[in-house]
Amino acid sequence: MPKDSSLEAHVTAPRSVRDLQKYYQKLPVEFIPEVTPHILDFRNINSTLEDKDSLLRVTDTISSEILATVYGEFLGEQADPIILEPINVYEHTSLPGLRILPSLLPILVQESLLSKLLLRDLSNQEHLTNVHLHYNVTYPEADKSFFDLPISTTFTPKDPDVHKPLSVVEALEKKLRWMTLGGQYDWTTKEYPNGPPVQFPKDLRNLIHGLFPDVEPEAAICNTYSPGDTLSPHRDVSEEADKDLISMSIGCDALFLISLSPEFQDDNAVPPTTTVASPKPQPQKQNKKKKGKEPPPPPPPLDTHTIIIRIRSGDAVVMGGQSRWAWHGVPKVIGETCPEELSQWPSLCDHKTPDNADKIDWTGWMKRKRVNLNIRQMYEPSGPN
Ligand SMILES: O=C(O)CCC(=O)C(=O)O
Ligand SMILES: [Fe+2]
Repeated sequence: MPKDSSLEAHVTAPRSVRDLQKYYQKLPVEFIPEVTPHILDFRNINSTLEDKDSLLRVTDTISSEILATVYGEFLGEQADPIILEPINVYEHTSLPGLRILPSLLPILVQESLLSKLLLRDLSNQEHLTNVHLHYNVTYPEADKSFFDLPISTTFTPKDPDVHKPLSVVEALEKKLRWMTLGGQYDWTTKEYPNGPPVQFPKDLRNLIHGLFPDVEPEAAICNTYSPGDTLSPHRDVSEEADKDLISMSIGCDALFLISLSPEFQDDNAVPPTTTVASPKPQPQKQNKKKKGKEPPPPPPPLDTHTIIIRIRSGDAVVMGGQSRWAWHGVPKVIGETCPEELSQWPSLCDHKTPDNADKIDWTGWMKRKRVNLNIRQMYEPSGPN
């Protein structure tokens, strides 16, 4: 679906999308079950799929052979071959071109991807982060990561009148929100800089291209979230190529809101009798008071081009076709949902001994985090215009 000239990077989302974002951002986690009929949750879709009027369909699969080859190469020869079930690709009538691949990445791949991103790529000085905007970042020595830096490490502010020095604990625990790989996207100008992009990490390129051969990964944003963090509704419109945008998530669950831009709404694409965008609504439970908290008001209605998906660790979302330019955001990250197998990460770090008493024990950092890798192709194969 070619990019429309009306797709401006600085335009704000429509009111309806902002209202939904605000509602789910404010919704206390304990009330999520009460609004479940509005949320597409792939752990509860079996009855939906059996329904002939369902808006959700399996439209494709990735074969076990492809998965085994791609993951085998990514994990290296030392890994035992992994036996894998084919992965279903789901599409939803309300958002043509959106593909959802629940549990695409096995835990071993998720763990290895985390380590490559956060222990290796974060230490590469070519990969900028939001922390670089305001601080002079102190780097670990070669082959070490930020998780190895001594507890006394601080980053000095670029403008001491505006920011205080930032400790490495504050930086990794809370402040770090994104890192850019490949083409270094500038969040202020919302542009990719001119000139040759930074080389995209080869093993990550092969993983992504192996699973999604139509896309040549040239740039990625690695987002890190803690519960309470959000990503406001936006469209990713800075790329010249209209290739699919691929998003992979690891760690805590999140609610992901996606709504087709009005320019791309073709009402013939949705059966005219359909008014519900998500799984069939079930009888709404009476909102009981929980732990003294006031029950929330009912959620704003979803129009026929908007869905909210509960994204879990290992899931991938691919925005292609008309959905490539859809409004999307993350109103909520749900704490205490990180898979047990990842919750100790980065347990690889050396443990405290009398010789490294200044070292921080980061075991369990991941338990409190969601990491999202958002991959883009910037240019058509002919290169930049
Ligand atoms: O975290 C997510 O699921 C979405 C991230 C995103 O939309 C972006 O980086 O542009
Ligand atoms: Fe995005």
